[in-house]
Amino acid sequence: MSKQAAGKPVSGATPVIELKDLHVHHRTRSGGLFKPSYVKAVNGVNFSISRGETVGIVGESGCGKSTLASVLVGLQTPTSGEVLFHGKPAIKRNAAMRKEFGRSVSVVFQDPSTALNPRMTIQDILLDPLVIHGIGNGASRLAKVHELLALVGLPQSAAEVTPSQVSGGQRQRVAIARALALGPDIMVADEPTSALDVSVRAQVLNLLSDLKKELNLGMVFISHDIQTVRYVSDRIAVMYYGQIVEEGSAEQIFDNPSNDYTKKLLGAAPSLLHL
Ligand SMILES: Nc1ncnc2c1ncn2[C@@H]1O[C@H](COP(=O)(O)OP(=O)(O)OP(=O)(O)O)[C@@H](O)[C@H]1O
Repeated sequence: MSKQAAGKPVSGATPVIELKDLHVHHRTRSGGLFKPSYVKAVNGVNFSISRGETVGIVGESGCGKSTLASVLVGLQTPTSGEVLFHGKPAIKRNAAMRKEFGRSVSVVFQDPSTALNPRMTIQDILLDPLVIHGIGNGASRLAKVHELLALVGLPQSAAEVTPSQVSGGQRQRVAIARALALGPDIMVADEPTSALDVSVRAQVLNLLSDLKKELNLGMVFISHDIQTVRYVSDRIAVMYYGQIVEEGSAEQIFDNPSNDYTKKLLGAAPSLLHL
């Protein structure tokens, strides 16, 4: 893959989401009432994601990856900068755009144990987004649940049980199925394998990789582990103290890194998936 200019999509199509000169400052507790202090969690980031590509965001703890992810999925309003959704300004979106944004952009969090309601059956968890978005009716929704379970490699019998009755890897598959329920254009996966047992990490990564190809999904894959990021990503953005310090194809980042921090991450990288 050829070298990418920062923030440019692989395909050349209008990105689903584009961030321009994005800043997110969190207020900290250390500042007083009259002299507030802020941490610049995201500090001038340009980024884009299109259908069909996987962009990995890598950097050590505290560099701003999750804050960036929160903006991408609409959970965090930036301090300044632009968020474009299919080329249109999206920060102050109206109700129709909010609904379409919610359908188009989905998220998978690190820990499926906290991300899934423990009192609901897996069937109800997967029905939930369909009901909220008013998609289909009773029979077609149930058919969709069965389709989603098959898509993520879960047995149909999983529908009847609660998340605590399946394994950690299977729980993350449920979270992925829920994230696919509305047919998103983009899935943001924030450390999706970090909370899982080492033995199932590769399976979940392979699933994400297969789904991306099968559904032509755009995926933002966030991890502190550059080897894990390489495993699934076409393009990699390296984050350091709130900024993207290097971005390029996975090959370029691994074979010819130009930034000292990228080199340090590569030098410190453990073997693939810590296996
Ligand atoms: N709600 C918040 N209020 C105050 N500071 C915050 C808040 N959220 C994040 N931060 C700070 O912003 C910086 C970036 O945090 P963020 O969670 O985005 O980084 P990260 O790379 O995802 O790290 P980790 O992998 O540990 O979650 C950190 O210094 C963090 O302490």
